[in-house]
Amino acid sequence: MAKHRPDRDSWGSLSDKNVYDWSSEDEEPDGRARPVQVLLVKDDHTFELAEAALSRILLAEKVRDREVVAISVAGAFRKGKSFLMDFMLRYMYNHASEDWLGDANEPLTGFSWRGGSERETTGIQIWSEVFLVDKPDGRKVAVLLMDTQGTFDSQSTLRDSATVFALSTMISSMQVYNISQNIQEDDLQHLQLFTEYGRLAMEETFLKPFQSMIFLVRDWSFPYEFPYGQEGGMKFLEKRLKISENQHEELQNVRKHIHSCFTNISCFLMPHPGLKVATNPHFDGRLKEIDGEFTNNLKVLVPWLLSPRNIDVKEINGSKITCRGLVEYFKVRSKRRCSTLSPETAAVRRKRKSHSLSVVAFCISGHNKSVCGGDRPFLAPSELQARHGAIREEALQLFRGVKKMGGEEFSRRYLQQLESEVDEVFVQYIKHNDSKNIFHAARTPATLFVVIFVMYVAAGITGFVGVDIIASLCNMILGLALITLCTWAYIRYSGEYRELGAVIDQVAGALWDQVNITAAKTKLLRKQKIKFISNIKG
Ligand SMILES: Nc1nc2c(ncn2[C@@H]2O[C@H](COP(=O)(O)OP(=O)(O)OP(=O)(O)O)[C@@H](O)[C@H]2O)c(=O)[nH]1
Ligand SMILES: [Mg+2]
Repeated sequence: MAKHRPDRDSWGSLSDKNVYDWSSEDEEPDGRARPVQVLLVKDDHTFELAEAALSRILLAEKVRDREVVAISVAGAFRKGKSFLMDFMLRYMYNHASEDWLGDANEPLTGFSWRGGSERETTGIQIWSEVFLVDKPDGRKVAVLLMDTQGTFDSQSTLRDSATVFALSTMISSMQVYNISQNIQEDDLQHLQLFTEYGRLAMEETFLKPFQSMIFLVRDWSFPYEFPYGQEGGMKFLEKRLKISENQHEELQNVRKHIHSCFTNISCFLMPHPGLKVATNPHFDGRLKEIDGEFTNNLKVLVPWLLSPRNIDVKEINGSKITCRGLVEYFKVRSKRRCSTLSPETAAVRRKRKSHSLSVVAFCISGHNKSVCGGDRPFLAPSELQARHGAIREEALQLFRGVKKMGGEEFSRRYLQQLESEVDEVFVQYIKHNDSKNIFHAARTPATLFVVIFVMYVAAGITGFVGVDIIASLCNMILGLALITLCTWAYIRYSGEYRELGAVIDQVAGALWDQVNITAAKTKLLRKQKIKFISNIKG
């Protein structure tokens, strides 16, 4: 058992409470290893990184230039995370011996754990002693153990939970996701949400953003379906994370997301530790009170996680990092996390909206600068179409290049929405471009003049041949067209009654188009007629 660790009281927590509050500013009271709070969650739900404490542990001379393995346990509160961590500590201290679990009467000490319904661990704590381990290839690596605040306790907001989970996932090279009894869909959804926030805060990389994710199912009660341990766990996990065609899209997305986030995903099924562990308020962690089945599996689980050949060195963008690197990384991550993390849907929506606006804005500025926006002269419609195509592609490329929220499926839908927004911009620019066409601008008065002229001639001819009714009708239309023309001219001059002006433009435009279509049809018919006659002749 650890030589330097303090004794526990009957609850199994550290008997010296000052130890728990130890921070960098205080001198380490007695040189004994202990949990150190490195991320504090304050009463106003803000976070603070205890930089000095972190530096003191990770920049100690014997470890600072060693590659680091960071192992963290995260998951819902009151599910035995710290309890498990303390067995990991035991293994690290006693791993040389076969019987690392130690004496059956020895209380469990280390990270603070206890029974009861209220949360115990807050923020992120690390063990003050960093262990040096020889990997099978001869490298000596530093192993850091991290305990985290449980998610969804009654005093934390969703943001608090997401911050701690996301941060511990980013910092660690091996994240143990501690789950009770079964892997439920909400466990997967929470993992998706938290890792999504972690992923968004990270630099763009082609590699998967996180390393190892170990689903640890506690109190597994169906060993007859999937046996305890890693093999049963892997089969069970495979079943839970399977993606199939007939699955609902939402279920598929969660699974795809999880697969896309972690380099290694594994699972271990742990039996229930027995009623004394779960319900006896005086239980202090001694092995003799824990069910044999649990300790047997513990003997498999902990070496499986921590044996020198199984531990993964922390990598950032594919490069292994040292304790020194991890301190810097922790600082950067926690600053970003603490200031920007906010899993509320409204914030996500705001982010999407602003992103969408920036893509549309890019499109608009592209048009203004080089196509037909602002004072730029009229552009041939075919040329406008081609230039818009290029700008559209560039703008959408901008979207594709930026990290998106909600996974692939969501991004695809969002892209479609964005495409239609960009196309709307195009329609506006077609109108804007058309308005610069002098002939287009003169379309309404030209149409009205033609109507007036035609009616004048028709009225003259019909009056001359004596069809007075038709002549009067033509005169009436002529008068109406004249009034419309004057009204239109007034509206254009004064800028008043613009709605009426738009109606006049619309009617004149429809008439113009009708005449054009009729003319085009007539032309086509004539062409077909000529072709037909030449075919007959031929
Ligand atoms: N049912 C059950 N109880 C366990 C197990 N392991 C530990 N416990 C008990 O769960 C209680 C809480 O243990 P902790 O280790 O403090 O739990 P935690 O998840 O760290 O809790 P927070 O720090 O509040 O998030 C203690 O009474 C333990 O005895 C387990 O595998 N199953
Ligand atoms: Mg705890």
